[in-house]
Amino acid sequence: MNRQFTQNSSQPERQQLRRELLAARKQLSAAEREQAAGAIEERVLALAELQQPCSIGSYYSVRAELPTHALNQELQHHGHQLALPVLHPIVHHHLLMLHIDEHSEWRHNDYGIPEPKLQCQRVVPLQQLNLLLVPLVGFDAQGNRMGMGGGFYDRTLAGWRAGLYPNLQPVGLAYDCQFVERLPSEAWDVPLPRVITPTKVWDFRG
Ligand SMILES: Nc1nc2c(c(=O)[nH]1)N(C=O)[C@@H](CNc1ccc(C(=O)N[C@@H](CCC(=O)O)C(=O)O)cc1)CN2
Ligand SMILES: Nc1ncnc2c1ncn2[C@@H]1O[C@H](COP(=O)(O)OP(=O)(O)OP(=O)(O)O)[C@@H](O)[C@H]1O
Repeated sequence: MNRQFTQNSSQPERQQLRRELLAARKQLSAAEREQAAGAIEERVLALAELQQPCSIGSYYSVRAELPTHALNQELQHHGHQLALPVLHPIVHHHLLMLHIDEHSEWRHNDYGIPEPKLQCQRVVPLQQLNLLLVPLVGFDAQGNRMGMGGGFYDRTLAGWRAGLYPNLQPVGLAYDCQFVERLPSEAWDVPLPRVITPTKVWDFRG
């Protein structure tokens, strides 16, 4: 896919592009997904930041998303602390990151995504995370990202852009088919500094 979009495009146009990108992702076979997940796992584990024990925010992949289950397990086996997103019960459209381990209890959130049950002592402040693996629906040649449309990661990344989490490195994970030359960009969109696909580590930091 190689299309040009104007800045501040309309919401219907954004929605249409989101649908197209979701459809492209859905067409991948089980074997292609597995292969992509394996290639990405290797690239993530090779990141310079992960050569010492880290605190990592990941996500629990669902449906046609880039699978993260094996990667999440591998990260734990390598001695990293793992946290997963929980929808904030009070502050609408915000995320909390919760430390998970073999004692974690699980529930399904409003989107049908498994998340650890909220226990305040397990909340990992974003200031304490070193790496945040970010799910996405599409990304472009500038690192702009499009997600599921809830603005959850936009809000999380807004704090990062403002310098609130100096030790945090966001990294998007994506299939190659999620790349578009240019995404419509909105004021609240925070470009990702890096995106990892099965074939490439995109580094937008200049
Ligand atoms: N695995 C995973 N966990 C995640 C996210 C994600 O993208 N992936 N999120 C990232 O923000 C947050 C949850 N945000 C979400 C926002 C919307 C929908 C969703 O399914 N919305 C529509 C369908 C959209 C469509 O098909 O066009 C729905 O409710 O049916 C899912 C998750 C936190 N956890
Ligand atoms: N930092 C922010 N503060 C307030 N509202 C925001 C912020 N970021 C995004 N939003 C709101 O969230 C809504 C969803 O934004 P958008 O469609 O870009 O989500 P997305 O990036 O696809 O989703 P997600 O970040 O959950 O993956 C927008 O209507 C926008 O107004």
